[in-house]
Amino acid sequence: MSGEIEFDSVTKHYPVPRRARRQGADASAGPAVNAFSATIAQGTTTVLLGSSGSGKTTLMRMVNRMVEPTSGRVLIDGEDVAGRDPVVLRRSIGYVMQNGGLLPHRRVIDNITLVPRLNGTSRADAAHRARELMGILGLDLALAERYPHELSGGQAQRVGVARALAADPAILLMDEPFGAVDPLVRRELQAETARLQRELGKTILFVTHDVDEALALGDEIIVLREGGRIAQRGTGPQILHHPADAFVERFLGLDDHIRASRLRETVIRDSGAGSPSSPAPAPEAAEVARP
Ligand SMILES: Nc1ncnc2c1ncn2[C@@H]1O[C@H](COP(=O)(O)OP(=O)(O)OP(=O)(O)O)[C@@H](O)[C@H]1O
Repeated sequence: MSGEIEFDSVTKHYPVPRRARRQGADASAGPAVNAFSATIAQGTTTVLLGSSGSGKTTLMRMVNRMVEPTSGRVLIDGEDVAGRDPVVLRRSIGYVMQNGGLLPHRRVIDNITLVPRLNGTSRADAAHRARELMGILGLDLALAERYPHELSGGQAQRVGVARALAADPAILLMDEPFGAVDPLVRRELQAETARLQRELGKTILFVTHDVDEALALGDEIIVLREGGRIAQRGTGPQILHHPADAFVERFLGLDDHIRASRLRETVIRDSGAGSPSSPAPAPEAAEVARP
């Protein structure tokens, strides 16, 4: 698997439970995602940026078949995921959740080695790789024997990332992975994610509603409106300098002129772009826009 993801006009209607309908819910309410199409290039970080309920998680979970589209297709390297065994597919794709998603009754080392072991990797090889990943993610090896509740929020998120990387997937799905940690640790984790991506060249699909995080990480950003409709797609500098409309401008906070010039100056300075119309920056240039 090399890791290109293609969303081909995917739509998702969640069923409205009968009880909710009886209580007045609108059964004809719009879909969670409506005819979304986008190709996510292999080896890049693409951020789905949108407010709560815009369909980000729904889109992400279509990639590993945790959500099935009502219509449309998701293809990985040209192959429709609908034809793949969901369990095998999920084990081949890294997935990092907001709370780390660690198994509470398993030690850190067992959490990280879980998927490689299920895939048939020997205990010794899996443990060796797990320790390597802990090192890469700046986790003290002594933590390997601890249980998740004995970790700080930042450590648990790092373990979550290590676990997602353990089976060496080409694709990493990251769903608001740093939402629950404090701003300082969050920025450290963002910088580490950017570094990892440069070193390992994974295709990362990253969900957030945090504009600064999107600018810090995304080679490309897809700004979503309600119903998973694309408001704008582009690099951070492109979106900052040429917001498509008033919705994008407001969502990014560009109607606040002080914030707008801070964001633009930081992105230009750190990308070395020099002018608003300069071409897209190198991926590392996006590591910059800090609050
Ligand atoms: N299992 C479900 N059953 C019914 N409706 C759902 C389900 N999951 C999501 N939805 C609805 O679909 C819409 C999109 O939800 P989704 O979780 O994809 O949005 P999101 O952008 O990830 O939001 P958040 O940032 O709050 O996580 C919302 O209106 C939500 O209520």
